[in-house]
Amino acid sequence: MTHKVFIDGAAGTTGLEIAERLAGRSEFSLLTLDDAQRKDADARREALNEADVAILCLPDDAAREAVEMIDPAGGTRVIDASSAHRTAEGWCYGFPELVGRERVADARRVSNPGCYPTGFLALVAPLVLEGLIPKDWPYTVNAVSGYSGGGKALIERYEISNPTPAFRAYGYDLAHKHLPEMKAHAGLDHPVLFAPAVIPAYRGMIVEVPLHLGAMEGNPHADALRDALSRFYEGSQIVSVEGSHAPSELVLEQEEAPTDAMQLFVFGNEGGWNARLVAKLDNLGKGASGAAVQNLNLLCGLPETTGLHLPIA
Ligand SMILES: NC(=O)C1=CN([C@@H]2O[C@H](COP(=O)(O)OP(=O)(O)OC[C@H]3O[C@@H](n4cnc5c(N)ncnc54)[C@H](OP(=O)(O)O)[C@@H]3O)[C@@H](O)[C@H]2O)C=CC1
Ligand SMILES: CC(=O)N[C@@H](CCC(=O)OP(=O)(O)O)C(=O)O
Repeated sequence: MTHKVFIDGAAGTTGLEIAERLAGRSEFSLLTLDDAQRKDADARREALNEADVAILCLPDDAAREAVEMIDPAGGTRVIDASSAHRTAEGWCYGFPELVGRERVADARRVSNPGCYPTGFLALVAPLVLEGLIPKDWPYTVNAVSGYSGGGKALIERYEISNPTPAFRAYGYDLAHKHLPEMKAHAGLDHPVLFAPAVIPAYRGMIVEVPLHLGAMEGNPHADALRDALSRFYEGSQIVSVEGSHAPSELVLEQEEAPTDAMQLFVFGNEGGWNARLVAKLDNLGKGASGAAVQNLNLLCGLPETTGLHLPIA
């Protein structure tokens, strides 16, 4: 069976990488609009309703508008890469490892997680769920992203405008759009304190959650947290939990190859007081396009890793 897929926003950063992952896959036929039609409401409506699966790679407002164009009684299922529906009722949060692969496979409306929340939730959600770290803790998230995370506008700033920032910290309004999904899907009582930044590399991200374990009730041990994450992601070809040996550094290369894999680390200090939980991923891989293709595979009853960029086992 061939599944008809329409990528709304196909000319953007996330859309192009999804199309690249789907190229050559005979299970799918892509519905496309040419440059003159790709923002034409009638042409989009027709393609959205003809598709078996529509993947929205649009700004939030345009994504909401696209959903409204789809006849709810029709057969089109939706994967939304924007942040418009990540905590919305009636939408499945498209993080199969956390919500369950069957739930994604059965959903008609799937909201792809944000790139930073993917790293944060992968680390924290299973540990909160198992009661190893508290849900009422004031969590902090420090993160750096490649500039493609900001889409075409930020890519232009880094590749065309001058001068290029050597380091760009932002989010100083403490109201980043990712806060609601981090709180909701980790099951936390409080919003996290989020400090994001951008580096002058195209792709890749490191998301870090520093923990004062010694101040937590029961003083959980870093080894116990790592073991719990290893059990949680056992068998995953996408998410891996690395061993206890601390490397002297974690590096994002200037020209990282695309990857849909995500590595998790738990580093603890000698006395067991402090730990650093770290996720390394590709903002355009598991952080966006790779996750969309993983969800698409599940919606279509296919193995979740087909077409993904993963390390050779
Ligand atoms: N980049 C990333 O790492 C991640 C992005 N996302 C999310 O995915 C979505 C897409 O992001 P990204 O690909 O980076 O963004 P881009 O800015 O690179 O691409 C967005 C695309 O949408 C098109 N577009 C805008 N408005 C309309 C409209 N009304 N009708 C049709 N097309 C429209 C744009 O057209 P034009 O080319 O003319 O500007 C552009 O091609 C966003 O919601 C983003 O937040 C999520 C996770 C990570
Ligand atoms: C570097 C950069 O600017 N990153 C974006 C988030 C990218 C992302 O995950 O976007 P969505 O939540 O829309 O899916 C930001 O901080 O707004």
